[in-house]
Formats: sequence, structure tokens, C-alpha cells
Amino acid sequence: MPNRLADISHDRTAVFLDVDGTLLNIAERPEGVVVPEDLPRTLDRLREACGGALALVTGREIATVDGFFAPLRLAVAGVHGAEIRLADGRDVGLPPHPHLAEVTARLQSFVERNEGLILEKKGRAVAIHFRQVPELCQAVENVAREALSLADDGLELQLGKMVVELRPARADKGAAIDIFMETEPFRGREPLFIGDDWTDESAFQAVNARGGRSIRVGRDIRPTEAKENLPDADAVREWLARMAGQV
Ligand SMILES: O=P(O)(O)OC[C@H]1O[C@H](O[C@H]2O[C@H](CO)[C@@H](O)[C@H](O)[C@H]2O)[C@H](O)[C@@H](O)[C@@H]1O
Repeated sequence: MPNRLADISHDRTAVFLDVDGTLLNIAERPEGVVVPEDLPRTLDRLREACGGALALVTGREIATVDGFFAPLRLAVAGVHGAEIRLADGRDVGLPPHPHLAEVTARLQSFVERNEGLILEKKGRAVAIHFRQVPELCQAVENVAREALSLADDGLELQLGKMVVELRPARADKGAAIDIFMETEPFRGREPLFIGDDWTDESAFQAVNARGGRSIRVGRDIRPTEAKENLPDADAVREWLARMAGQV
């Protein structure tokens, strides 16, 4: 896959961007990420150049993303598509799963018994991070699968980079992109999505199905639906800055 990406046509493209590992370098802990100073400006300029058709599609909560890029408030699909804020500000996300509190309590007690694990509560989903204790990977997945039985099929397992999450079964990033593409100012444009993780595969499929561009970040050899590649988040930011007319 070539590393030099073709430019976009600003008046025809809808830009969708993952956050962790794509816009931001991976950090040791979820709250440890560093937002480069000029990134909000790049995103804002690119959004303007594309007639407003730019959205973030992330596993993070929308409130967290708003904090990262403040004062910018972009269109965002948060929590893998369980939360959606459209470009006009309307919220069309899913309600929280009724058994999420129970599931979270089960995971919390496991995390409290295993030093190094981090529990991340995300309103409509819950995650256990094991980056500090990678040897617990399988144990974490096992306890998450067991906790799923409390949720009557309403939640699904989402594997990610050193993380296991339980998210609403009806939410995925591909479905979120389909929702954006039925609304202004995305409608009628060619979607482009950049992502780096397993949760991004449904988004790659969604943009491919619409004849758009799917770009995977990273050098790993895991199979992917993406058709283009960038080596790392630095290269993503550099390319976006160029597309925003800043370099
Ligand atoms: O869909 P994304 O925007 O890529 O979000 C995926 C998850 O990202 C965060 O976790 C990951 O990044 C952390 C910070 O770099 C890292 O410490 C962790 O190991 C990664 O899994 C976030 O905390 C999750 O909620 C997102 O779902």
C-alpha cells in the first residue's frame, strides 16, 4: 500500500476521522494523551474547506473529545457510534443499556482485585485497559465475556489496543458513518475514513461500500478492509495539515 496519499477534492469529500492512534499518538493511559497545539486549528480549517463535512468517529465519549479539541465542537460519533452529534448539533445517539450498571459493577470488582488494570466508564459502554499488565489480556477478555451474559444480548464485546470494551450491540462505527451520510452536509459526498484499530473495520467497510476511501494507520500486518495506508499518527496529522492548506 503506498504511503503517499492522493489529495482530496474538498467540495466532494466527507472526512471521517478516528481519534486514538489516528489523530493522537497512543499513550500509556487513556487520560495521558497529548493533543498537539495546532491540531484543533487543522481540523477546523479542513472542516471549513469541506463545507462542514468533517466528523470524528471514535470510541471515546463526545464530552471527552470536546475537551480534547476545545473550543472546537465538531460533529462526532462517540462510544463507537452509541453517541452521535450531527453537524447541526442534534443528538441522535442510543439510550444507555439498562443492565450497563450491573455489568460495570462486575468488571469493577475484577479490576479492583488486579493491580494495573484501568476501568473506563463511558456512559453507554465500559472498558478495561490492560496496557500496564498485558499478561492479563486473556483473563480480562474472559471476565468481559462472562459479564456479557448479564446484558441479554444488548451489549457486544469490542476488542481494541490493550483494551476490552462492552458497547451497545446496535452501535458500530460503520453504522454511524451511514447515519452521517444521510444528513447535511455529508449527503452526496464521497466518504473518506482514517482509523487504526479493530473498531475501525466496520467504518472501512461502510466507506468502501459507498465507493469512498478507507485509510488504515500503522504498520502491523493484521488483515484489514482498508485500501490505503499511513504509517502513524504523525503522518496523519501532516497529511491533514496539507489538506487543510496549512503546509
Ligand atoms: O476509536 P478511537 O478514537 O481510536 O478510541 C479507541 C479507544 O481509545 C482509548 O484507548 C486507547 O488509547 C489510550 C490512549 O492512547 C491507550 O492508553 C489505550 O491502551 C488504547 O486502547 C480510549 O481510552 C477508549 O475509550 C477508546 O475506545
